[in-house]
Amino acid sequence: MKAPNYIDISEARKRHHAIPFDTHKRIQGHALLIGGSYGKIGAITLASRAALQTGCGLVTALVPKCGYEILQIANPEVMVLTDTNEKYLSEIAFSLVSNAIGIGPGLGQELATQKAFHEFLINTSKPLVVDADALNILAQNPTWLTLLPPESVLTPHPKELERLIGKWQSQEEKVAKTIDFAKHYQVIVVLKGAPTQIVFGNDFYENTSGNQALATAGSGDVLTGIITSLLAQSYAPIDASILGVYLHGLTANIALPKTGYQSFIASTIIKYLGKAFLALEKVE
Ligand SMILES: NC(=O)C1=CN([C@@H]2O[C@H](COP(=O)(O)OP(=O)(O)OC[C@H]3O[C@@H](n4cnc5c(N)ncnc54)[C@H](OP(=O)(O)O)[C@@H]3O)[C@@H](O)[C@H]2O)[C@@H](O)CC1
Ligand SMILES: Nc1ncnc2c1ncn2[C@@H]1O[C@H](COP(=O)(O)OP(=O)(O)O)[C@@H](O)[C@H]1O
Ligand SMILES: [Mg+2]
Repeated sequence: MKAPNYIDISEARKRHHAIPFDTHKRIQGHALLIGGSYGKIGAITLASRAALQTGCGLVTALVPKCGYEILQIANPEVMVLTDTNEKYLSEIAFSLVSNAIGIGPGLGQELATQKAFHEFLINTSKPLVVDADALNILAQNPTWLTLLPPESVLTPHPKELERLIGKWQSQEEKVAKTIDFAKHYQVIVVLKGAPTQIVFGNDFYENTSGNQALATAGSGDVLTGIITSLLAQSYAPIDASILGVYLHGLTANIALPKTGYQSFIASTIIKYLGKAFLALEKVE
């Protein structure tokens, strides 16, 4: 297996853009997060809050009806669009024009949601961030993978990856199969884990930030929000993936002396994003 390109602070800095003093919220980009279902509105709440705190100017969440009050109360800065269905999304259609879309956290896999996702893919041309149940729906309907816009970012954990590419016998085989998959569908695959690896074309990266504090519910949902926010801020999809994964891990490195492994939760990632950006921007 060829050696990975390690993602460290200098690689992250190369990709990071400063925010111009005369920007405004519309220039900062509008991220749309789609997902949530009854009992899993938390996933999309975390993703949308993470998107805001990663610097995009506007964030909208599209959720089933049961998510409306939860989101408006939990995240007053986030705008909310709702489906007609109470418990899960049955239609993924909207007139809103956003700069980037992340889909999947807490989405569920109801048949109506699957059909809505299919329709949405047919009508979408900009790169997406695809996570969680959106990946599981693709694994159940592999012919839909060809509908993914080129350079979409897929963020599977190991089981979600297995559902997409099948089992592997070794780490080498996992990476080789993922490279074939990513090339075939012209997508970026963020293989979440310890460590997280990123595959794009023949390029293979490995993250160096983060620790086991991240092994907590919702930490992947937060990553979806971070990468979607960076895409909305006009980062190229591969740069959004590399920078997003590095910042996400860095929050755990910075927080650890204060939180320990145990009390670090997904909201802590969001809380420490500011410190992670400051560490990146620090002149040494
Ligand atoms: N607060 C909320 O609203 C939250 C909502 N969430 C939402 O829930 C939905 C389901 O997502 P999910 O990831 O929990 O379930 P699923 O896709 O079935 O995967 C679990 C299977 O994978 C396996 N597995 C192997 N390796 C693994 C690894 N490294 N990391 C994780 N799993 C690993 C594992 O095997 P095990 O080792 O447990 O035997 C098990 O068999 C999704 O929409 C998500 O967004 C969550 O984000 C939580 C917070
Ligand atoms: N032991 C660990 N060390 C470093 N990062 C980890 C560890 N465990 C989990 N993570 C990170 O936490 C995130 C978990 O994502 P995911 O499994 O999708 O969680 P969820 O679906 O609950 O949001 C990934 O970014 C993964 O790399
Ligand atoms: Mg997940």
